[in-house]
Amino acid sequence: MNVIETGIDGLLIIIPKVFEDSRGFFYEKYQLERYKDIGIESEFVQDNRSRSSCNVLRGLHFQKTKPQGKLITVTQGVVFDVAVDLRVESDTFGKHKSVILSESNHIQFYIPPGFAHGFCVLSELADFEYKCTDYYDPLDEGGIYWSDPTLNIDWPLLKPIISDKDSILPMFRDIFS
Ligand SMILES: Cc1cn([C@H]2C[C@H](O)[C@@H](COP(=O)(O)OP(=O)(O)O[C@H]3O[C@@H](C)C(=O)[C@@H](O)[C@H]3O)O2)c(=O)[nH]c1=O
Repeated sequence: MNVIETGIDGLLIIIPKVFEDSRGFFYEKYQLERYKDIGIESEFVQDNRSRSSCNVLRGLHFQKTKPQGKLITVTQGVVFDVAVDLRVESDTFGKHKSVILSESNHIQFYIPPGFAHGFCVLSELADFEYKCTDYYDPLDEGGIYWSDPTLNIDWPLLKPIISDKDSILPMFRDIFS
């Protein structure tokens, strides 16, 4: 397993050790001790899976008082995944990091609690799986509009398919001013 630091404290790109043979491949998607060793110490309490079609964009989402850390794996398709640092005391507050996650690169993204998160789908469809360090609470949901220019995210698409909920999210400065 290789771990790439992102320049944002705690935000990690993880490349699992993949064993390939004539049958296909195998890798450990999560292993408590090994992931603890790289700094992912929180307990995961919820596992989610979503499927999205090409051009779908979900995000940018966070929970206001019960922030969720997320360990993300894409098991089908290709996505452009983004995390925005919302930790006000952080040197990288407001900064983001993006990564391509796909069924063939097997890359995982660990987003610690305190980030907004979103992704868009670059393949015909994508299966998106993530472990969370806190429970989903619909009353605690927050979000930022995906193309907020303040964030300067270089999304690889112009007209994504988004939910009604995501289409009316506020701008970063409306939340943090
Ligand atoms: C996220 C979530 C949704 N739901 C329900 C609520 C709703 O009826 C339906 C779809 O919810 P959403 O539209 O919020 O799903 P989605 O847009 O996929 O939300 C997710 O987006 C990505 C970017 C994240 O980072 C996640 O934390 C989460 O916010 O599923 C749950 O029951 N549990 C959950 O944990």
